[in-house]
Parts: sequence; structure tokens; C-alpha cells
Amino acid sequence: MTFSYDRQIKAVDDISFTVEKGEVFGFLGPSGAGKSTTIKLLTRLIVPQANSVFILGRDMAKVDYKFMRKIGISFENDVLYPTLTGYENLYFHAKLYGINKQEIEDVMKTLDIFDARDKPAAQYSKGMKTRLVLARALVTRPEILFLDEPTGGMDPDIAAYVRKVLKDLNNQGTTMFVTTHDMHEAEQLCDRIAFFNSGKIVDIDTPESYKKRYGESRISFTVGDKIIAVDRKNKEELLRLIDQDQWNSIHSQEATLEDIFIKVVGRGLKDGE
Ligand SMILES: Nc1ncnc2c1ncn2[C@@H]1O[C@H](COP(=O)(O)OP(=O)(O)OP(=O)(O)O)[C@@H](O)[C@H]1O
Repeated sequence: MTFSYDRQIKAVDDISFTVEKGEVFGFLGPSGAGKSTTIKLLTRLIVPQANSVFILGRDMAKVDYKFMRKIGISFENDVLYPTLTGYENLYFHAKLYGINKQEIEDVMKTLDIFDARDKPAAQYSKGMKTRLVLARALVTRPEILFLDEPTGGMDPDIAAYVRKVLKDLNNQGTTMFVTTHDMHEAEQLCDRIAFFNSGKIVDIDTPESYKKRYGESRISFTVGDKIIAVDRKNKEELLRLIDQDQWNSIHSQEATLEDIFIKVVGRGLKDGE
């Protein structure tokens, strides 16, 4: 799959991947990498070229709105009707697919926005809007969920709660495609993660396997007010520091997914923001 907005820069540059049923597959990459564009192509918000995107065996260049019930789409900056209440925003979407009032209320309760159901969406906080958009994606009980920065703008505790809701859904069988620039989110949610940069997939693996392949753990010594970090394999230096006997404390440090991203991709997740 390849896509360019202006025929000069390829926002998505010849990528190819498969997501298994029941899997949570993540795209981790910095701002501007092309994550949103990828999700738009996968979900037909930008109509892809024929025979380039297949979901549940169907060519996404050709599916109709009835098929779209099988997929849920949640975008961080998605359009809500600002003057309609939260409930009405869900109702008009759900009505298309014959979803009843009880089901709408249940999904609002699950995402903890039921108490705000009669408030206009314009009065929702950023995190509440993200949850309302997510509720709209969930209300049709889709087989596959596409989530663009699913916890964007949320307080850490609400973000953790939303991730738990998503994990529960996945445990019940929902397949998910998630984009994020948050390594913790990628690590907590995803079975496999694609490192994504400048429109290209640089690598795909499980979080555990990335750590095994690239994650050198380090030992850090606190010496006075200085911290000296040493590669675990550098036995000579480790012994030298221990022998000097000037350290106050010694800790082991695992490489984070961001450390590994920098090593593999050559830039950080926050560069250029
Ligand atoms: N509608 C558009 N018209 C022209 N160029 C665009 C458009 N949308 C995105 N781009 C460009 O395509 C590239 C990829 O953008 P995209 O929004 O897909 O990245 P992203 O990884 O989702 O970033 P972010 O996390 O900031 O949303 C960027 O260079 C961006 O400037």
C-alpha cells in the first residue's frame, strides 16, 4: 500500500502487513510518520486502490456501508456534532445499523460518560470527546476496531481505564489495529508492534521479542550525585566501578521500547513535535 497527498512525499510508502484474528496490532511512530493516513486507507476514509487493502477477506476499495458495521473506527480528532448531546451523537450513528437505546446506554456506561449523556458534545472535555468517539466505534459491536491514538488527551488514570476496556474487548475476541506514539500504550495493549517512520514499516515484532533482540540492560551506579550507567556485558567496567567502592547504590535498568525504537529507527518518538 502506498499513498501520497501531493505526489511528492509518500505519506505511506509501500507497506505490507497482516493482522491475525483476535490480535492487537500496533503502529508505533512519531508525529507525522503517516499513522493516521494508514488508518484512513485501512478504513476507507481515504478510498484505497483496488486490491491493496483486504479486511475480513473483502477488498476495502469496494465494500458498502453494511460491511462497515463490522469495523469500528475511532479517531482522536474525529468530528462530533457539537450541538447534539453525547447520547444523540451515538444515536444518529447507531440508528443506521438498528442499534437500540439500551445498547447505546450500555456503551456510554462502559466508557464512563453516561452521566454526561444529555450534555452537548461541545461541553465535553478533550478526554471525554475521545471516549465519546470510542463509544461510537464500539456501539455496533464491531469485529475489528481501528483506534487512532485511543487515549489521546486523557488523564493517566482515565487512559488506564480505557486501555482496560479495550483489553477486555480483545479478550472477548475483538481484533484491533492501534496507532500510538506512546510506548507504554503500545507495550500494554499490543501483541505485535510495527515500528513506523516516514511512511515505512521499519520492523515488526512482539514487545518481548524486541527487548530480547535489542534491549541491552544496563547497570547504573550512583556515585555521589552522579549516575553512571554501564552496559551489563561490560564486565571490566562493572568490576572497576565496584572495586573503586565509591558507589552509594547499584540498580539494573531494562531498555525501554523507546530506547529500542531509537536504536532501530534512528530517531525518537517525540522528535520534531
Ligand atoms: N490532508 C493532508 N494533506 C496533505 N498532507 C497531509 C494531509 N494529512 C497528512 N499529511 C501529511 O502526511 C504525512 C503523514 O501524516 P499523518 O497525519 O498520517 O501522520 P501521523 O503519524 O498520524 O502523525 P500524528 O501523530 O501527528 O497525527 C505528514 O507529512 C503530513 O504533513
